[in-house]
Amino acid sequence: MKLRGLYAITDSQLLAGKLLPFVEAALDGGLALLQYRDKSTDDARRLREAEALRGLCERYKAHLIINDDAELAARLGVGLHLGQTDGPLTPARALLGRQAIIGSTCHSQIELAEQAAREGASYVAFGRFFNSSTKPGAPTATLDILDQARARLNLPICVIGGITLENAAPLVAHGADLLAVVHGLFGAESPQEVTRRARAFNDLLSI
Ligand SMILES: Cc1ncc(COP(=O)(O)OP(=O)(O)O)c(N)n1
Ligand SMILES: Cc1ncsc1CCOP(=O)(O)O
Ligand SMILES: [Mg+2]
Repeated sequence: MKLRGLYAITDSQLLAGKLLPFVEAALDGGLALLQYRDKSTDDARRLREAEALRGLCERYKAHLIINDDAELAARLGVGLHLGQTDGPLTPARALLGRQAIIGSTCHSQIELAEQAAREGASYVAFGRFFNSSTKPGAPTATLDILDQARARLNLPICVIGGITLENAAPLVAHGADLLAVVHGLFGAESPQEVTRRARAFNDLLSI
């Protein structure tokens, strides 16, 4: 499976009261991956929302990824994204199976990416590249990590952190396959604008 395209990530505050219409608008514009990212402990709501998102993703032939929570990903039979403090990759791979998409946060460290590759990651994620209102304290990354990753790894490269239509082109030029975006996509005023932005992100990737 070739992982390349727009990778939309949900945010519970930004999408409060409009999660499904805004996600559907993004899917309409074209998503490779959708990540359900909800840092709350409301397990019942998380299950309900993730199930609804799985249904939408099936309709639009996109892959759903659950942030942080391997058990929820296993329960739904979908993918998983793990950060460096979210538990080890090897048991998650054993739990979810060989076909599951599992991503790993590697900040700006090629050693973390090489370890993730050895442990069976499906993609490696670097960032943040720009100021992010969603996660302002995330460690920073610069374009040279993408050059290193291209030279040393044979895995899809995901970039994240403050990405917008205005600043994404250099990331693509340096080898990014997946543009992971929260605010630059879902910060739009209307579902129509979300769809327009999603299409424009995909245009950037199809050069
Ligand atoms: C695609 C993608 N890349 C990086 C992250 C960040 O993961 P993590 O460092 O575990 O931080 P949280 O998102 O859990 O706050 C991500 N979620 N997705
Ligand atoms: C989860 C995460 N990890 C690093 S930056 C970030 C937030 C991405 O959101 P935005 O696209 O709004 O900066
Ligand atoms: Mg995490």
